[in-house]
Amino acid sequence: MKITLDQTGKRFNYDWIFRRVNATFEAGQRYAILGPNGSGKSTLLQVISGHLLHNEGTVTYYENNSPLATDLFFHHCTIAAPYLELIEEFTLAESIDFHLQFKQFIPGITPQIAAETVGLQSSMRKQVKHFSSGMKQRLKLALAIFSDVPVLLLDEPCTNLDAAGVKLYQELITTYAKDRMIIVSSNDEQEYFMCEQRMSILDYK
Ligand SMILES: Nc1ncnc2c1ncn2[C@@H]1O[C@H](COP(=O)(O)OP(=O)(O)OP(=O)(O)O)[C@@H](O)[C@H]1O
Repeated sequence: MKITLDQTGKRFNYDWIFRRVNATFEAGQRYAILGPNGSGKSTLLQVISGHLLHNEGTVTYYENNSPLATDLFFHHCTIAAPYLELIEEFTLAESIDFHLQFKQFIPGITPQIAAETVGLQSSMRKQVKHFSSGMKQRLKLALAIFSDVPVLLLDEPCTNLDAAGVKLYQELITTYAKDRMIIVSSNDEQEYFMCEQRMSILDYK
């Protein structure tokens, strides 16, 4: 899987958030999109994911060097982001089952193992609406990181996590995301510790 942006720009109304982004995201590489609050990191990640439409330039996805239709890219990626809500009425078990209707977990990961690994094994029957904010974030990370997809998109992945949660996040990335493309939007080193490639959104104003 490869993603290329060519002269890509996004505006909301009359305000350009970024312009002339030229970037290539390669299989297995880790990238951080950096910048201060409100600079456009999340917006760029959403443009890369196809959730937001860009206003100029192109975003192209390639699978085995052949272009992939934008509406098929979501089969190849998972996203954990503060603006992507969980279904509050579901229990943890139902949330995982629902997710597994669209994505498979990596071999060896069952719903029980996924819950245990992120410390939520005793909450299988609890509704998500009764989860703390940190528990919700652990669930989002589990659904994203355990999915068997080549591209992982993470927006502020340690939001609401305590110190143990941050350590868990780093272990999950190290253990389960080795060979995948990861793009992290962040301004916290603990979140993008694994990214060799770093880009600043401020370079595209
Ligand atoms: N739907 C929208 N309509 C209008 N403006 C928007 C919309 N979404 C985001 N913006 C604006 O785009 C700019 C970039 O926002 P974005 O969330 O991408 O920043 P960020 O770098 O991720 O910030 P943070 O670090 O605070 O999460 C901000 O000025 C924001 O107000």
